[in-house]
Amino acid sequence: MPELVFFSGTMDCGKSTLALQIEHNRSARGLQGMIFTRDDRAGEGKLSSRLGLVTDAVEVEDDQDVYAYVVDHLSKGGRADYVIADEAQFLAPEQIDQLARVVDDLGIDVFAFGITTDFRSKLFPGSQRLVELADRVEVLQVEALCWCGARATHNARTIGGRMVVEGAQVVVGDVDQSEDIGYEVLCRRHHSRRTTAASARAGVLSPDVLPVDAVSRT
Ligand SMILES: Nc1ncnc2c1ncn2[C@@H]1O[C@H](COP(=O)(O)OP(=O)(O)O)[C@@H](O)[C@H]1O
Ligand SMILES: Cc1cn([C@H]2C[C@H](O)[C@@H](COP(=O)(O)O)O2)c(=O)[nH]c1=O
Repeated sequence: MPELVFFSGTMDCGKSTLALQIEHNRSARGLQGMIFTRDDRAGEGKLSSRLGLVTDAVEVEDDQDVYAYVVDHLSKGGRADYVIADEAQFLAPEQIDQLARVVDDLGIDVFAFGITTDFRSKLFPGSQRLVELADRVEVLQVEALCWCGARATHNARTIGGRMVVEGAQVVVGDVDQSEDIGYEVLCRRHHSRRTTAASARAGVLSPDVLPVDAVSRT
């Protein structure tokens, strides 16, 4: 049975790498995929991984009907044995419904990749719709880690290394503290305490950054 699968995780946990591996393994066996993306850091019409691999992709525009795009491609004699949609958190809920239609009406597997929550730990609308519709939600196996060593489950937006909680939901960027606006993956405790690696280093006297057993002794 064809499926809509949502591969989800924090930033920097290997989603795009897995998307490229799925593409590689299928195309190596003669299958032809259709790859969608939106606002990849590498630029328009690109699907890129931090491991250095990149491939061309169809850049999804506002209000674009991705179901109609696939049907149009097929009706012109093109092939689409599977569909990959990276940065799926940036797609509109209607576009996720259209991807589900690709599975149900065209019988094509759709593999969607994206972060579930934004820097405020609120669901992206596209990710919410994927959680609602996907046949399976797969959490990536490679754990991104918080600075404290715990599994990172949340995405923080940083300015100069400090976590911020105000701003637009969508700001394309990287987990790179050399940028003015950047991102950092954190465990829930440090996300809720707004303790990034930089603020932990700067605030050694803050109770927020003491180890749990030290806190319990105070
Ligand atoms: N220099 C490196 N050596 C080995 N692995 C790396 C290196 N740089 C990045 N990675 C791996 O790539 C992952 C990020 O992959 P990517 O597909 O770009 O993530 P995502 O799409 O989830 O943001 C990191 O979690 C790490 O496992
Ligand atoms: C948390 C968060 C992230 N973004 C942006 C930043 C990146 O451009 C992408 C995530 O890409 P990745 O391949 O998963 O690293 O999303 C955003 O716009 N808003 C946010 O709150």
